[in-house]
Amino acid sequence: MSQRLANQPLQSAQQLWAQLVIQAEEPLLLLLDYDGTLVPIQDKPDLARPSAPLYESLITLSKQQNLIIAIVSGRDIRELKSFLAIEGIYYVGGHGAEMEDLHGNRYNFVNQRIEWIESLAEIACQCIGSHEGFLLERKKTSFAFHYRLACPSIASVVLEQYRKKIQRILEIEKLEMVEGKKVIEVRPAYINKGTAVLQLMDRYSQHRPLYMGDDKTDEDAFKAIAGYGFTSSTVLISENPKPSYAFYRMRNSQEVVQFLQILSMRCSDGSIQSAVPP
Ligand SMILES: O=P(O)(O)OC[C@H]1O[C@H](O[C@H]2O[C@H](CO)[C@@H](O)[C@H](O)[C@H]2O)[C@H](O)[C@@H](O)[C@@H]1O
Repeated sequence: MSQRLANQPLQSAQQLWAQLVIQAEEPLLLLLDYDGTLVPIQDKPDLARPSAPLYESLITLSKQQNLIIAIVSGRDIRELKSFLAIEGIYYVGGHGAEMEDLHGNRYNFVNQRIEWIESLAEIACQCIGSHEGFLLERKKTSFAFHYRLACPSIASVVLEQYRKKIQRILEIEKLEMVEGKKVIEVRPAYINKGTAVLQLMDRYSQHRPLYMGDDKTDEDAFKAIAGYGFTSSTVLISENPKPSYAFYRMRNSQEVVQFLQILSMRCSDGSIQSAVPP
């Protein structure tokens, strides 16, 4: 399976809804990435807070019987829930390293020692020196080196050094480096969003998945879902077409929230029942 310059553009959230209604014969497993999908990208990770319409529509949707929601993020669940705490939905954190189910039970899929996070942080600090605009994020089982606010020419030199210096640790500790939106993330190589969504698809095998995501780490999920046979169940969030395993494309998180609002309105007026029967 290969990536394609893709993504059938959807003209609007209405259009995705229309596609769903036409295709839907099963209940829905709605898999949603957080940063860049549910909320727009911000200068700093702390600033990416959910909007009121997003919160309201997710709360409505979380109460629907024929709909399972999972937020699938590179952030830790604890942090994600400090932004967006909703009962009755799944949380997948750390790019798939941890999961919280509908009843609040937590599962961890990384049992190895993670001293390497501190080693990577030390190397990052050495490379940064006195330069400004860099930000280190130590998570439970992954490490993010952010450079969104750094001067681009300085960032390219600093990051080049960092990539070289961490190679040995990546090999010894069996880690994977993923280049995301103005961030270099490192996580255990066997953990990714694809493995997490496969678990959920197995658990909800009667449900049709719909995954929305905007970044490199979401490609693992797009690929896993397509490999499972749901070739048109994926939406890339991107202003412009780009190589992706996703089938559809929406432009931004505003359109995603509009789609969720439409879905929650249909749930409230009962029409979701005919679109997505039990
Ligand atoms: O899987 P996601 O939910 O999309 O999380 C991916 C990473 O998102 C965050 O970083 C990104 O968003 C920040 C806030 O908009 C932005 O400042 C940064 O440049 C982006 O890379 C988060 O900080 C990471 O931990 C997540 O892994």
